[in-house]
Amino acid sequence: MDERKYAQVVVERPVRNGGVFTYAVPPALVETVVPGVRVAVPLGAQVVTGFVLDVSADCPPGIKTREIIRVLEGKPIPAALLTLAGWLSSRYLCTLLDALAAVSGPAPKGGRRRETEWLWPRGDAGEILAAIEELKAPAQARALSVLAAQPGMTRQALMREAGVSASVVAALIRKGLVISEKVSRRREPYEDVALDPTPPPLLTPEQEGAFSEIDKAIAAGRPEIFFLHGVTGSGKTEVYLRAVAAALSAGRQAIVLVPEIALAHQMVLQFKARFGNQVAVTHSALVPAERHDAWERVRAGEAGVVLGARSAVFAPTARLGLIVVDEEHEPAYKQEQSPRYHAREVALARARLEGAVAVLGSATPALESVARCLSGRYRQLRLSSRVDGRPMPAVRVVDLREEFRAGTVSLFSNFLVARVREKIRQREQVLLFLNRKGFAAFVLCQACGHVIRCPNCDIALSYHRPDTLFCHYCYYRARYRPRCPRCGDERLGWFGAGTQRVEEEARALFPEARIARMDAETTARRGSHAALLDAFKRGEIDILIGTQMIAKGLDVPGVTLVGVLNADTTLLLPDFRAAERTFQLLYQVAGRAGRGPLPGEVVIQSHCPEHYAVRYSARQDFFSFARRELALRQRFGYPPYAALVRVVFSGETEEKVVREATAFGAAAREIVGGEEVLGPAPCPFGKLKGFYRWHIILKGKSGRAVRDACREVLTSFLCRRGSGVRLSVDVDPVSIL
Ligand SMILES: Nc1ncnc2c1ncn2[C@@H]1O[C@H](COP(=O)(O)OP(=O)(O)OP(=O)(O)O)[C@@H](O)[C@H]1O
Ligand SMILES: [Zn+2]
Ligand SMILES: [Zn+2]
Repeated sequence: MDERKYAQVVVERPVRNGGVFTYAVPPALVETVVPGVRVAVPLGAQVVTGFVLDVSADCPPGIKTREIIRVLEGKPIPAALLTLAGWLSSRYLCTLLDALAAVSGPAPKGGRRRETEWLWPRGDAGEILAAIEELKAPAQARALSVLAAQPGMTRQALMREAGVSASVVAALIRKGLVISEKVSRRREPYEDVALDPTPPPLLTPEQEGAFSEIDKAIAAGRPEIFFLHGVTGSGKTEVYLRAVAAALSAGRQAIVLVPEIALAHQMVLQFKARFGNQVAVTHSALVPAERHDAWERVRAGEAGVVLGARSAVFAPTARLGLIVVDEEHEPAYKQEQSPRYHAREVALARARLEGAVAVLGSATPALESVARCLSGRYRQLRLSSRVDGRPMPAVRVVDLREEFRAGTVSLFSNFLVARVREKIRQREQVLLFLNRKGFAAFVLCQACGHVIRCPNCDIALSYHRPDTLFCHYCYYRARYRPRCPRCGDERLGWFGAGTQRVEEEARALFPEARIARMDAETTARRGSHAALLDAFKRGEIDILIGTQMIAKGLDVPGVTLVGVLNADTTLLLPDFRAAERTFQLLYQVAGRAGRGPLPGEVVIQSHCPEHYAVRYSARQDFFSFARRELALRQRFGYPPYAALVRVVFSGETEEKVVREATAFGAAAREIVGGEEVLGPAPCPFGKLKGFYRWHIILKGKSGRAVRDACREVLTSFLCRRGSGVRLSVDVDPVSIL
């Protein structure tokens, strides 16, 4: 009898049939070849690596098997995550290999542990000043004075800020005026934050009610899904903290997901203060080797809590008891490369596989989640009021059409200017929000707020030179005329402004205020987002101007006024979620006001004040918004009443891209029965990095139906060789750009 073992191996090489082969396990490797390990195997004339999926005594009949060569370094992928990879590949139509790569976590040798160099000026302030004066070379003097103002810069930062070459810095070090310090950043970035183990606050009755339900499920080991729907400032974080503590005391581990770890500064501090070194933060600043270390702490059970962005959902916890998904509606949970998974969906699949409790939280739930609450799949827990009975902010909408007619050219309406002045006089803080997720090619009438939409899809039409308007979903086309079809104004078309212009205008309007701007540029240059936030929280800044970065999560009690300069840009995105995104943003940003003892107020400037997304966000009325939006989704056949798969074709020659997309569309129309095929149409970002992009949208009644249909088309359709056209598949796309 053949005692040999055989392993199913997915090879790391794109192979047509999915790339799973059977290999014999040589006797010497019987102990180490287990499911989830990486191995080297022969393939044709080459040696390739792969993952072992399964080991058994079954030898496939009639096939001559070759032997596994060796087992590679690294811990095997845990069984639960292997199963999850299988789920990922069928749910997101990606290769098993891509799915395995996602769940396998950082490779042990993925780059060296970081060593960063810091530079310090030598001596006290007087000595440094004297040295600057004595230096003959102006470039050296400039570099030293820049460093004196910001000690601890890296060499690159200093060169950039002072505008000097590497030799200038080297000369300063040689002269002993600058000290170079190598810092090994093996440590976790949050390791040395001052831990202030404040005792947990007494829960409010609503928090208590929500927590006790979660607590019961954890104690009973009952894998329920909870949806914590709490208004802004209602204390959702405290409920997560208690739930995590409950999981830990039940001897289980917890994963807490946030949309972007860099924007979750305040939350990280709270978790560190409560759980100390039991928390592993998977920060985007970590190099792979550091992430690997964090993963090992989790695997070994040293870290009971993992806090991180979407990829933390694959943390190798051995005893998972709880997964929390904060701000579950955030599009950042969607991975935009293969596997194009949504971390919320993965979290739910994983919780189900491992018998863990899931808690999803938001003040503005995704419409998909609303539908699941209604169907009973999620158990809803409500926090309907703010902590300490603080009132929700009062919101006033300013009609920009009237300002336009009155000839206002400023980004600030007269009303907003007056409110900001008043707050500055009272020494309160102001947040100014610029909704920049704009899309240049939209068409809006500045006089009446009219937007031209596709009659089939209800999507804002895009303008294309010289005189075309078209729909990015179904490719409906119409002639563009500068004359507004509603009010007859001749100036149809409008383009947004940047944060810099807002800052300039604000400085001119409010000269006595201390103003700071927070966007990608300023947070890259002046150190960190966190430092700016801390300064704002300490009251060192009167007016903070920012984009989407400041809209969420911010908890600064001194803010009593939030001004939204342009409510509408997200409304004009060619996306069926445009209204939802706008509502969420406005509601969330309004929620930053009045989180302290003083009540908050909000001013929203809009060209379409009668739009339901603007109106309901101004009333902070989520349920009315959801009802209205769900009705529209049902009418036009969008999620949660239908499922979408988007297939993008890209290549350097537009003609070929269109040809392949058209051929795919034809194949899809033949194969799919009840499903709808939209397009091909140009993607809203029709050209990215020199690649032309067109897409086709498959629409179906259920996710399974549309995925099956797409899978079938994909097995019969291959882009022509030599066409140079790439095809990528996005199941449940969150953005159609
Ligand atoms: N039980 C409590 N007693 C006193 N203060 C509390 C309590 N729970 C939470 N807080 C405080 O209330 C504020 C708001 O809480 P938190 O930031 O968790 O709100 P949230 O529901 O997450 O809001 P958002 O959705 O706007 O981010 C925080 O400053 C928090 O420390
Ligand atoms: Zn008009
Ligand atoms: Zn259309």
